[in-house]
Amino acid sequence: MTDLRLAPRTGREVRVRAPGKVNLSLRVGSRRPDGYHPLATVFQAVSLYEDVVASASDELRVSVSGPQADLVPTDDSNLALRAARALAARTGVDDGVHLHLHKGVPVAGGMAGGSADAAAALLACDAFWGTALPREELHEIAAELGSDVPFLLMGQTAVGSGRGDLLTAALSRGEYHWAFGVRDAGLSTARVYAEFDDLAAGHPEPAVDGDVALLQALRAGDAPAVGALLHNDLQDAAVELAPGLVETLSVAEDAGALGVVVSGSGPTVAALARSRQHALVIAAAMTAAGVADSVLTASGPVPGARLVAGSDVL
Ligand SMILES: C[C@](O)(CO)[C@H](O)COP(=O)(O)OP(=O)(O)OC[C@H]1O[C@@H](n2ccc(N)nc2=O)[C@H](O)[C@@H]1O
Ligand SMILES: Nc1ncnc2c1ncn2[C@@H]1O[C@H](COP(=O)(O)OP(=O)(O)OP(=O)(O)O)[C@@H](O)[C@H]1O
Repeated sequence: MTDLRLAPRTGREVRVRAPGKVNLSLRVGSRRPDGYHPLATVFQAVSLYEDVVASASDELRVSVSGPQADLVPTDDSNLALRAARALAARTGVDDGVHLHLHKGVPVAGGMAGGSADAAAALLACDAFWGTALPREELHEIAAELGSDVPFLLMGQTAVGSGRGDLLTAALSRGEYHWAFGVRDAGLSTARVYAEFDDLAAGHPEPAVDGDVALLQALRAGDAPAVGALLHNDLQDAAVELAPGLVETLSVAEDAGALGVVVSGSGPTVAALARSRQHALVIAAAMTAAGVADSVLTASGPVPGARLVAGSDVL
């Protein structure tokens, strides 16, 4: 499919770029009556991007490009379309829009690519339709669309609580370099949380101050300390569902990673490197050992969903 980022423009367009994320720490309490789990998490936005282009259409429709485009639904379940509908319902807009998604974040990989599309679509439609909602209202709609969506609007580094949607910005110094081991067969987030419930009943509520040391390390720009403090309560559940992850984690560790962790609900493995060059070395080690279907490198933290220069904003 054509990459619309490179295609000549034919009419008014709004372009938005939104990042993926890694949970540097993810602590999960026991399931609440509403079906969600209480979280204490530290998010970092990373430089793998979803690019969303909004252009004129009589209806609401979506198209997708990128290496895993065929895994993404283009019906009403698409998170970008759901975001457009939610914004239209809130503001009373009944115009159409065509949203083209170019996906750079692994699909169903635990890096919140769909959530990034939703965050980007909210900003893109808000600019395209000229609804100019205040940031807090966009955040409210984002939280209704999914627990991770508010963070992809915000970006950088943040502490998440509630079901992951209540955010406080965190200070972070320096640049963190990552290698990611990606698998073609994704994991369903709901399935991983269900496996988490099965593995250990009766978890204590996550301690809100559980990540004091990690937050200190981030403030100090101490990458080795951050690496040592990477943590994911969903990791055992993801490994149970995708046992090959054990090998991916150990190959990345043997390549000298400062820390390795399954990203969010998995199955992407995130390895923190000493430098950009070292991230390439870890990625090459994962490829050579055949423990990932593909590899990516990126750095963080980076901003949340942003309009790209040159957009035709109303
Ligand atoms: C694993 C993480 O990526 C970590 O940031 C998120 O917790 C997942 O966030 P998300 O993909 O936006 O998830 P949602 O779309 O809100 O929920 C999908 C499903 O995941 C489970 N879910 C999600 C968030 C949460 N705090 N507890 C849950 O149990 C629920 O079964 C829910 O039905
Ligand atoms: N715009 C979208 N992009 C990707 N997947 C989408 C989208 N809309 C709906 N989906 C569906 O959602 C599923 C999860 O996609 P996504 O890539 O967001 O997973 P994820 O990164 O594991 O999510 P998270 O980290 O937030 O738990 C996909 O398998 C797909 O069926």
